[in-house]
Amino acid sequence: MARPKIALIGAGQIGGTLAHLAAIKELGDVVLFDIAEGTPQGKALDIAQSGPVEGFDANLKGANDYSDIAGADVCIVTAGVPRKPGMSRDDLLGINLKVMKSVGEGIKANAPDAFVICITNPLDAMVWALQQFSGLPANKVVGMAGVLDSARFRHFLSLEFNVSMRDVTAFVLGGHGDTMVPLTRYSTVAGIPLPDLVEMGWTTQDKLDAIVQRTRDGGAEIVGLLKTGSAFYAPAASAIEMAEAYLKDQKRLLPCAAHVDGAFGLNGMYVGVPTIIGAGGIERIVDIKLNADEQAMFDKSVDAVKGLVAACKGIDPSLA
Ligand SMILES: NC(=O)C1=CN([C@@H]2O[C@H](COP(=O)(O)OP(=O)(O)OC[C@H]3O[C@@H](n4cnc5c(N)ncnc54)[C@H](O)[C@@H]3O)[C@@H](O)[C@H]2O)C=CC1
Ligand SMILES: O=C([O-])CC(=O)C(=O)O
Repeated sequence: MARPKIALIGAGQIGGTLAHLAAIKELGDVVLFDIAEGTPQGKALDIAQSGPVEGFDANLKGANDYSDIAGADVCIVTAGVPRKPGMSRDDLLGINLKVMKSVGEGIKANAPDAFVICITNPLDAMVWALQQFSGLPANKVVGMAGVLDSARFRHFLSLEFNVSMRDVTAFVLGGHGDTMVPLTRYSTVAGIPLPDLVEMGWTTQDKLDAIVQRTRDGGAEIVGLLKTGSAFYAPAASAIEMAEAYLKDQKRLLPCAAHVDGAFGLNGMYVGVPTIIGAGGIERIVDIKLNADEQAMFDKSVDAVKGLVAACKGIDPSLA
């Protein structure tokens, strides 16, 4: 059986890391696409030359023409611009919306059957626009954010409790911005919910609140340290987890920016919710019960995403 084809649209920091991970995990053959000439070709060649050392079987190709992504099984989109210190993700909306238009048209013409994972920021609005521009079914177009935000939450919690990250589960829902919703009640250490751990005296509510805030600020913390761009290792690992769930029909339950129509009382919009990813793409949205506080935070985040979508429609009338 032929190997799956993975097209990476954008061969920058995340794109290159995605290519490396996809090859090492032998998820398939990789095409790195970018408008910058030489960058995707150089990264593809460099990673291919690590193959004999790593011992993986995967072909890697760099491309500047969309015809090279033809028939891709998975497209992961990082094309666009990252933020710099002092900027919010939302400041990228105008410039990255134009990029989503050309990427959406390229995917529509060349890889209409692909499972598409958008990473470009501001995430929830960009994945919505990408679905509109590409015209692909909504269950096949999804945004990566919740896996990353939950991984950050898990990392900070493992430091606080001094336990393995493997024993920490976490759920961060809502939009991928300052209003994201880390759900402490649905986050656990070895199955024990965080509020119970506070009651048990293993941590304090103040410390937990600080970890929640650090999670919300997780992207900005790294932007502040790197100064020239944003996080790329953990974002790439997170998107690879989603791609693998699709390619191997794993039925993983992962928080993703999915098209929600009915669940959570929402009426056809993209936002971070728990999903099941398998061979059918987004196979299910898991409509968990939120308490009044959680619902209020979720509603605020939904409103923020709606504002960004309205701004997209204002910029590009074809979206209205
Ligand atoms: N959803 C999430 O959780 C995260 C999202 N991001 C976002 O991901 C995006 C990419 O980040 P990086 O890889 O660090 O940026 P980067 O600047 O290293 O790479 C972006 C690449 O896109 C290319 N590009 C620009 N316009 C293009 C077009 N029209 N077609 C094809 N390629 C094009 C550029 O040449 C560049 O190589 C940014 O918008 C960033 O904010 C970053 C981290 C996490
Ligand atoms: O913070 C940024 O600009 C990049 C991003 O979305 C993240 O790392 O969560």
